[in-house]
Amino acid sequence: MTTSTRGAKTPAVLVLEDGRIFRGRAYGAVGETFGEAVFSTGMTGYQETLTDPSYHRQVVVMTAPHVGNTGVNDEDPESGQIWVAGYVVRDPARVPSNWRSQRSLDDELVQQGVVGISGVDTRALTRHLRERGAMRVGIFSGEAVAGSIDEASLLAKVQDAPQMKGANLSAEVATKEAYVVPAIGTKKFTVAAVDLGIKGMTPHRMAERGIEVHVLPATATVEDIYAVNPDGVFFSNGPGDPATADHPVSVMQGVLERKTPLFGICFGNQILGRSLGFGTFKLKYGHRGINQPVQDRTTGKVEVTAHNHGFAVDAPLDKVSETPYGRAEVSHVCLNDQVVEGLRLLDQPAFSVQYHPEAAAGPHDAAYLFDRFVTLMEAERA
Ligand SMILES: NC(=O)CC[C@H](N)C(=O)O
Repeated sequence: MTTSTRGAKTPAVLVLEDGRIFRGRAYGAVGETFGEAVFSTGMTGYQETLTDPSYHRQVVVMTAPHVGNTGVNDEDPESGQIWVAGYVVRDPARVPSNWRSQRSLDDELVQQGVVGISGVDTRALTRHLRERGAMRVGIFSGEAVAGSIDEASLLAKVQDAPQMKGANLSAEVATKEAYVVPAIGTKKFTVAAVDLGIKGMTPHRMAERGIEVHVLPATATVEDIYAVNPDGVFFSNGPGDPATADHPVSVMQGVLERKTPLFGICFGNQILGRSLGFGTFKLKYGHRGINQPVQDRTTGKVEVTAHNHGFAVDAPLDKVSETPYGRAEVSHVCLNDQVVEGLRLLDQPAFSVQYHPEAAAGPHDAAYLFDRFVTLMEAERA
């Protein structure tokens, strides 16, 4: 149950699974919530972050100290709802100010029942997560935590919450029904896009390039994909642990067998990794934000990119690998920590990136990847 907090200085408490506690004030809805505590370094784009389905079951800590300044509008969401399980900010805007603003972020969180906390030393919290790693967290607000709190019982609830490792979540966020995003201008190609938690900007970036996108549910089969007669197949971003994504892996293998041009983003990159026989693993605290440096090893160029991933592919950086679908190599790498940020096959038209060329929010340096997908489809047609 959640109720509004506005105007009131409703107390709130954030409890990490290792016992560390931060006190603050309720922000958004009042109540309790649980998830994996992760931090995002984006200084703008909070609407896109909140509505990214890949954040399902995660409590997002904003490192930017001022959140909510530009309010909320109906144009920027990446999906039909806020997906984060909870929201942690330092200093929320008292008065949103932007020509596009339609209402305050506080109101939006209340309206969607999203429990948050403000007044938290988010720098200390982020440093803690960097040192100890992403972990489960609970936010508790309202009268229950107004006076002296029973820390042990709150901690027990946090430790009872489900872990992100082993979580299979795509079906909880993906569309149940297939739908079509029409090409903008002349239609050149048809793409079947498997929705594992797709962001709205992704089909839009394809539509801008003359692609008609058939977005299919996460449960789509190889037959469903080929029923739309696609020139290319796309696998989207999405929440959860890629080690659980056995169905999309077997479907992608069916696509690789047919050598159809293939592109994957984020979860889609991890699924390509698994389809090729590589493992995936959980990063200590992940990459989330819109300022991450990645090198495209095929050109040597460095791009500043948007990230949201807690897992990564375990593939060798320094050699070409033999896979059941021909030779594969790591095409992109994160310059902060050498994590695999992209894969490509050398003997058939398939590639993927771990980060977000759709750039919502974020810099547009990686937009060329959608053009590469188009080039692969053009080559196949020629
Ligand atoms: N944005 C995504 O697709 C995230 C993929 C996966 N859930 C991860 O955290 O790594």
